[in-house]
Amino acid sequence: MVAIAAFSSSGQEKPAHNPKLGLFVYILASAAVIGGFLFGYDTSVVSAAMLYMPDAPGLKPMDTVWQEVLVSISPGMAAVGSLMSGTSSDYIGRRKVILGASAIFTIGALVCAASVNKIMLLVGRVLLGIAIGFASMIVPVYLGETAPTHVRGMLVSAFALMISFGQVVANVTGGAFSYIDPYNVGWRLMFAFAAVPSAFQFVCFIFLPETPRWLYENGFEEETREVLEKVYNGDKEWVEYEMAEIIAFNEDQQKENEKMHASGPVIWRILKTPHVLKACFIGSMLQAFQQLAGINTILYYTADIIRSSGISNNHTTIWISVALSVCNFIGPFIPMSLIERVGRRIIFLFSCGLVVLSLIFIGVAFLLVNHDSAATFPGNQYGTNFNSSYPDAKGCMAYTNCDFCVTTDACGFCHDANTKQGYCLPASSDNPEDYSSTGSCTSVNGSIPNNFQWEKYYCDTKFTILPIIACGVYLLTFSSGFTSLPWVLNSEFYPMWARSTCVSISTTSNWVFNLIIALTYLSLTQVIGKYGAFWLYAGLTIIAFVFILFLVPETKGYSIEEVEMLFMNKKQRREAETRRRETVTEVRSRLNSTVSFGGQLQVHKY
Ligand SMILES: O[C@H]1[C@H](O)[C@@H](O)[C@H](O)[C@@H](O)[C@H]1O
Repeated sequence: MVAIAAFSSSGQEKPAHNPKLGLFVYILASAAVIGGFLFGYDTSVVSAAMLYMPDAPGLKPMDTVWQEVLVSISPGMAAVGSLMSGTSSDYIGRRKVILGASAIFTIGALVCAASVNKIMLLVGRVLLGIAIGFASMIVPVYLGETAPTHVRGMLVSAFALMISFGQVVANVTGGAFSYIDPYNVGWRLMFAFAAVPSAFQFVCFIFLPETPRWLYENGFEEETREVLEKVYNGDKEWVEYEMAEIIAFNEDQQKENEKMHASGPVIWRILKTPHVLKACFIGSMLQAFQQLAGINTILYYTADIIRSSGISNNHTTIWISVALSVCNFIGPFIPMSLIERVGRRIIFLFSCGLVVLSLIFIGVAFLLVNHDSAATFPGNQYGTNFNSSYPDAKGCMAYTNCDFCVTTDACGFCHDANTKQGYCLPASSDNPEDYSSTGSCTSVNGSIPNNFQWEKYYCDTKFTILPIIACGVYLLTFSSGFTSLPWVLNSEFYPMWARSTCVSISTTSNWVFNLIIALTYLSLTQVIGKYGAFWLYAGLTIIAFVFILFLVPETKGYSIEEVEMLFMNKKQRREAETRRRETVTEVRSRLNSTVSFGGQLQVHKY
């Protein structure tokens, strides 16, 4: 970990008091974090909608490939959206990208809600994905560039809190709308609901300003000052200080560009600037580690985990999901309230350590379920009504217990209602939830003969409820730091010229790893078991802990212009400080400024 003495780019003393914030900052931040809400809502609501869409008129038949495409297309497009939004936010500004995102969110929600066939639904999900990608990249940048230093971490944490809130609300609306003719109307209402906050955000951002940093960088000096006046609630000392920081930093960057003969794409410059490259690598790894800790397997597969504890009613499943997502929502209040007092690193390390423990706990819970689940009969006892030439029959028969059996999509467990032991049989292709395709649980005139019982998802064990409890604990620990810190740190790590590109790279890393984990989870559980999958995530999170411990600097208290220095080595830092000092002198003389009241730099317009 590196630590540097506090200094400022402008060489000017920071005002000793914290600025008193006015309503404006809170309105601005509240409007911006709606982007987090929409991110959380639109990634989650599809799980509840998916319980009904496959049987909805107009969308039938919807096979599993269609279902998987409709679910994963949005995270996939989010990766594309976040990559695209970096460059565009440099050209057109941060505010316009937020406006674009909220417009696309609104259109996407309405297209999904009005879908008359699968293609239209797919188009709607693509639009939502692009908007999610835009929002996930731009909102932290917008807040990072606009928020006063002493509340910056808190406001970006509020973005993460709103992601979790969006996920809770998606579950609640999913539950509520599932009572209103769910196959015809309910699932449409679930999508349509999100059009309201997105339209509201659009209207707000018609009136809200661009970030002061982007304005100055693009030659709008007067407007920069106006925005700072509003953000700092007219506190002259702070406005002048921030203005001087922005000017000096900007000048310093220009000098540096000239020295490096910097031209061409920003990405090229990032590759040639070691400390920025290092920051971008660390930022992207933090986002990757967040996903490698398995958060979205728990969130996306909540319904499966609940079902595997024997709950088969859709409504009950949705309401238990609500309870779990509330655990995910409580945690982010911790970083939000403590981040400016105890700093980023402690919260991050604390949460990361607890996540390792809870992942181990989930693994243990699944292992206990596995060991306590009934054994299967040996292959030679499968009886004469079993035909091993049926598709998947041999594969299912190879499983040694109920848990391994029901974890595989193609198989189910068939047992005598009075004894625990049973057969692992291939599920019927027409009616997988009720019958096997061959063997003792085949349908005979619409029922299963001889007191046999068919379980597609569930094994009766002493520990069946334990994974649900373990998931609740995991969500609490994850959301008390891991949810927020990658977003907060990425909004702070980079200098202005590289910020949007680096944030867009790190956000894309988040989405790409999100997809990798989501798409590999089921196969992973089949190869190493559910417990193996969670222990693997625990192992990766231990690596994350060490990574944070040694490579992530504390950014609390530094202005956004100062943070990049934390990634420099001593020599680079000394050079940068000297250069900045020279710049300050130049800026001062050019601005014809003098140190006036209270040692404060007066900046005149030029
Ligand atoms: O920070 C968020 C949050 O933790 C969400 O719950 C999760 O779905 C996202 O993937 C993650 O980036």
